[in-house]
Amino acid sequence: MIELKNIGVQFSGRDILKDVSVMFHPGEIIGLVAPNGTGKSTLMNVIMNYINPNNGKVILNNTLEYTNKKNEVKIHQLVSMMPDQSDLYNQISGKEHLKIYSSMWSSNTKLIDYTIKELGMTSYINKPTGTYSLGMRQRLCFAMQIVSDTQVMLMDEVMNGLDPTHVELISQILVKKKSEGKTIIVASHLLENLEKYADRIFFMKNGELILINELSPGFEQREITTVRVIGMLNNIKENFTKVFPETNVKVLPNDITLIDVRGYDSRELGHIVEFLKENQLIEFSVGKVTLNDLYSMYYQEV
Ligand SMILES: Nc1ncnc2c1ncn2[C@@H]1O[C@H](COP(=O)(O)OP(=O)(O)OP(=O)(O)O)[C@@H](O)[C@H]1O
Repeated sequence: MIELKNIGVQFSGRDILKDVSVMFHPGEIIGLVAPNGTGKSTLMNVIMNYINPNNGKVILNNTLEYTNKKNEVKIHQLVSMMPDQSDLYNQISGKEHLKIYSSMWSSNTKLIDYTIKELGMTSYINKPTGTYSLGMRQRLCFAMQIVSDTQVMLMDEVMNGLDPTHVELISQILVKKKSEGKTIIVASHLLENLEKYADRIFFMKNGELILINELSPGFEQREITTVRVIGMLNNIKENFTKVFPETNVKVLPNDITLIDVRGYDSRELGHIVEFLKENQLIEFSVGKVTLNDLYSMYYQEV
């Protein structure tokens, strides 16, 4: 378990993290979402002690803190940050990288071959990394963290440059690692993907972490809460509110209209669908608000 207690970070007098207190537990995937330059990497750097916070502390497993070098070494055996592609050595092979990581963390060496296979890297893993494509390098970086096998794993933009098949593959591995009891913290802009596997997602704004379940109660539950309509013109919206005066409607900047149908039965839902059909609106879905919608609402971006 990892706890952030009253973490504050200021750069040039600006609050990047403001009194952040939060706990991350074993067996959960945490999603961090925010526009560029908000503070996701800063938060991870604080967890790694690469940045000294102006206030607050990081506590691992209730007792360990970054109070001296010896503790830092102990914490870094338990908490790792996914390497960056610029950390790779072009002259040596992917397999050498994996061996180095495995020995640095004294993890089970069987994980090396297992991970190579699992990530489909067999055909190129013995070649120098300088010959790898962007996606191959990214898979290697991910594999390096997987073989280090730490209790807590921090991943900044893990899906960077991956094709859809590998995004799916890595998502599945994340879920598997979670079921082994790992704490995985992922900063990502791939919202549709993140939504599929993250247990808790936080938006960051003005130095604060906001659990999205608090912005949108019921977000993490699987029930019908919303009808999402694409391209609903203003006159139709006005007409809709006349026909359904009790129904809450929210218009997002990205041309999506959200109709709140929490607690509606099938008959009431049917009336709404009927209305949409009569108005030639065919691009709609009945389900729940998406992470993209919430992002759009929260950050007011198109
Ligand atoms: N060492 C530093 N010194 C001064 N300012 C910094 C430093 N590190 C980060 N910042 C600033 O802090 C803010 C947050 O940066 P951070 O890298 O944490 O954002 P991010 O949310 O990870 O962005 P991205 O999505 O682009 O990766 C930015 O405005 C950045 O310029």
